[in-house]
Amino acid sequence: MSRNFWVGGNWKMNGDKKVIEGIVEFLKAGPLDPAVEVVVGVPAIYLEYAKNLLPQSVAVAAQNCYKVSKGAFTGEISPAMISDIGVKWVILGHSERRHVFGENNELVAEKVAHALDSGLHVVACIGEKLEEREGGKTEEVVFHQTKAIADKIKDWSKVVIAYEPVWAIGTGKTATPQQAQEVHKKLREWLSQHVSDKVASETRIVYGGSVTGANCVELSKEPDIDGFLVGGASLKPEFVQIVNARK
Ligand SMILES: O=C[C@H](O)COP(=O)(O)O
Repeated sequence: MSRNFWVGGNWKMNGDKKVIEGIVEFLKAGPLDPAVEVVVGVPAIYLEYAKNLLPQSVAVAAQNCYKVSKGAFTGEISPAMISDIGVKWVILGHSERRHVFGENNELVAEKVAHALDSGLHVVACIGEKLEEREGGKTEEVVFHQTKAIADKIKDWSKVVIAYEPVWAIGTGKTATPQQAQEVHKKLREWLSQHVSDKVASETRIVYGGSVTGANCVELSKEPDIDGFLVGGASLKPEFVQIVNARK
């Protein structure tokens, strides 16, 4: 089964209109490999602005949303609102949501379920902390995070899993291709055993954590790495190189 390469740029809480115009410029200039699905995660307030400027081939993602469609939840946005402005993706369970804002597995899973039920595509993020890796708990942690989400997913066709070891995010310490491949392969085996062979072979599992123009080609050669979720480098022209890693 061939899985389309998928590259997401997570802008996090960065940028303003001027910066967005600059990013749009280098994305338009590309050229971006047309075989790659490209999605950029934009701060909520700029979703519509970025969507209107970006080339049609680049999709837009919200970076978070809540688990219900509307109500008294000050400061939150819902999947219904994201859809309403024509945005099709949402990133959920990012390590910053988990570790800065205290989101637990249960909340992340509820958000994933509701976003999918609302018709959005979801990037579901998982990943272990440094002390967990050093304590030999990587598999236990990522399987536990995946199970919480998997238990609530009815249709996997709109799900991308992002494996992002927390120790590699924004640190310049990328996982080696072998380290990332090992976890991706284990995750695929887990999906095969606990969901289905079809879901295991068709679901994109992308890597995130200090991906750059310099390391993306080696990472992209691994058979179970189906793309990237890129933070810092997605704000720079080198993002084009990362999109084209397999070209
Ligand atoms: O969502 C993206 C990840 O947090 C990776 O961020 P980074 O590429 O800046 O390490």
